Amino acid sequence: MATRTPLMAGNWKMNLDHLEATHLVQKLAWLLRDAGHDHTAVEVAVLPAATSLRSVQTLVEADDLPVRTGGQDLSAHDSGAYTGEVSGAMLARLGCTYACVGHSERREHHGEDDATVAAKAQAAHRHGLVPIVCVGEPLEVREAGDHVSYTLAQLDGSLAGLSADQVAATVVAYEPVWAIGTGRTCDADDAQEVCAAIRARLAATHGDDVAGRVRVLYGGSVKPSNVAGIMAQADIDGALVGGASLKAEDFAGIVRFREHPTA
Ligand SMILES: O=C[C@H](O)COP(=O)(O)O
Repeated sequence: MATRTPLMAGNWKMNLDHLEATHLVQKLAWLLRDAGHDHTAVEVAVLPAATSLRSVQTLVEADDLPVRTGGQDLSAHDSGAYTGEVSGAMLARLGCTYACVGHSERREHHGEDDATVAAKAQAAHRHGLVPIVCVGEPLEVREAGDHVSYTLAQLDGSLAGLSADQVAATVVAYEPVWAIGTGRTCDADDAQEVCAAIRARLAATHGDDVAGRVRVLYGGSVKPSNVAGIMAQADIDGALVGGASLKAEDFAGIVRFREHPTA
């Protein structure tokens, strides 16, 4: 069975200017170092706003901080007349490892459909970035009991056109929309149900080896007090964290999930 290194990714969304962002990443790194954090055991990444990426990356490189960086989005195009967009090449040039694509806030507020998300995931791979592909159902779908089929359809559409090797090198984030920023966490068992279904679908479409290598994250109101139960699930390999990643102590507590009781 593949060994998957847990990934804790902090999505800072449209928060923090570049000075605040550098302060936060520095504080996070100090807290993790003080705690003797082994970054090979749990990988840590932050996704700052595009305006902060350069400053954060410069600090990470200069101080050799145990934190990787990524964009919150990227263009499906490589360059050209696409005002306001940031290309994969630009993110790669900044030293980013990751690019989040298909976050529900992009899907909702910017009309991104699965085809757009797939094009962005392809663009990420073209530039050597690891896409964090977000999927997950809104509340009415969950209440109707259709959350698994809905999420798997999003998964299929969002990974369309990727080779098996590219899928294996993709991170999938299951984020039930109703749990994002609401304080309403999906029960660990319920999150596991969908994450297991995601892995089973990847096995069916790309084989057991690929499915065993893909890291599947859970996202939605993750905090230090609930992370251990989430991480105890067999098919959950990390978390995509919003609000709690804006506080260095909380995000460091999430990274150190093994120190918390699971119940
Ligand atoms: O990208 C992160 C998710 O949207 C989760 O956000 P949250 O932790 O604030 O619920």
